[in-house]
Amino acid sequence: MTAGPEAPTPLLELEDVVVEYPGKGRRAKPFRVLHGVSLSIAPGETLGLVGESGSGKTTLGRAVLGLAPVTGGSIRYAGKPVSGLGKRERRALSKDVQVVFQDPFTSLNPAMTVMDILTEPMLVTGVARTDAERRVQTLLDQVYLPHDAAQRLPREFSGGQRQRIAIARALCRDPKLIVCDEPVSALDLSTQARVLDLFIEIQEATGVAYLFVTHDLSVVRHISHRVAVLYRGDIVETGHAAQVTEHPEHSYTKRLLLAAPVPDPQRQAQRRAERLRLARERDAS
Ligand SMILES: Nc1ncnc2c1ncn2[C@@H]1O[C@H](COP(=O)(O)OP(=O)(O)OP(=O)(O)O)[C@@H](O)[C@H]1O
Repeated sequence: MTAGPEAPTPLLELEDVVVEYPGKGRRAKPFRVLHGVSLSIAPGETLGLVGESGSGKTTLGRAVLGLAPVTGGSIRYAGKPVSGLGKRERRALSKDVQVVFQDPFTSLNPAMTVMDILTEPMLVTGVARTDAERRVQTLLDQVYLPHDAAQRLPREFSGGQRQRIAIARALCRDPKLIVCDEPVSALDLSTQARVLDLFIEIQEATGVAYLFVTHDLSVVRHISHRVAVLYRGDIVETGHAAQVTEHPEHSYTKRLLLAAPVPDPQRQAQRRAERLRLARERDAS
């Protein structure tokens, strides 16, 4: 029998990752936020990470970015543990993995023009100014902003437009993975849909992968290939987006889905009754 094709190396793999924040006070125990999280993301894939407030979603995204205190387990990027990378590999990683934050009103430096915001990450890595400025035009096209946006300040743009600028900034170093931390939560519904479509279009054009953190199940269904459900620092369910959002297996995922509001009042009442039933079952067990 001939061997089948080997599974491609995941772009990102987390294995039993533990994150603990130091406790307050000298004798305080550390506060464990992630209890041993394992997940992987393939090149060009979107993994939606859902969970209620406080479940540790942002912390997980920060751990991937090297910004949270990982005290156990391992994070591998393109097959290599990030903790053992040399200086040059670390620099390559910081180019490959970018971030888009939730709040487009605070994530952009208000004193910098869009041109400066978008050229700065290129200039610090030695790209010539003329090349960087030319690239800005392409980036603005990519996120559907006019070229004259380059000379303006962030305050002159709407929330949706600012998030487009933040996306362009994340793209300017040709990343392989973008950690998107609730990037549409601060936007109104129609703007949300347009920005989500932009994320999808960019992925189709560039092959970038997303770790897409959100508490909103309709958002996660729209954008993700696979979904991981985080509950109190543990992944309780992972699967294809349609499978997890339509036929959830874990009782927490079921409760999360039932908590999402629906427009029909009758269905909303049914969901409330079902939620109560699940909560009683959980309390009884
Ligand atoms: N720097 C920190 N120091 C101490 N505790 C922290 C720190 N950052 C987060 N936490 C705690 O870790 C837990 C998880 O927070 P996190 O922000 O990761 O959750 P989340 O799922 O993203 O929530 P939300 O959806 O509300 O943003 C919370 O109890 C939070 O108070």
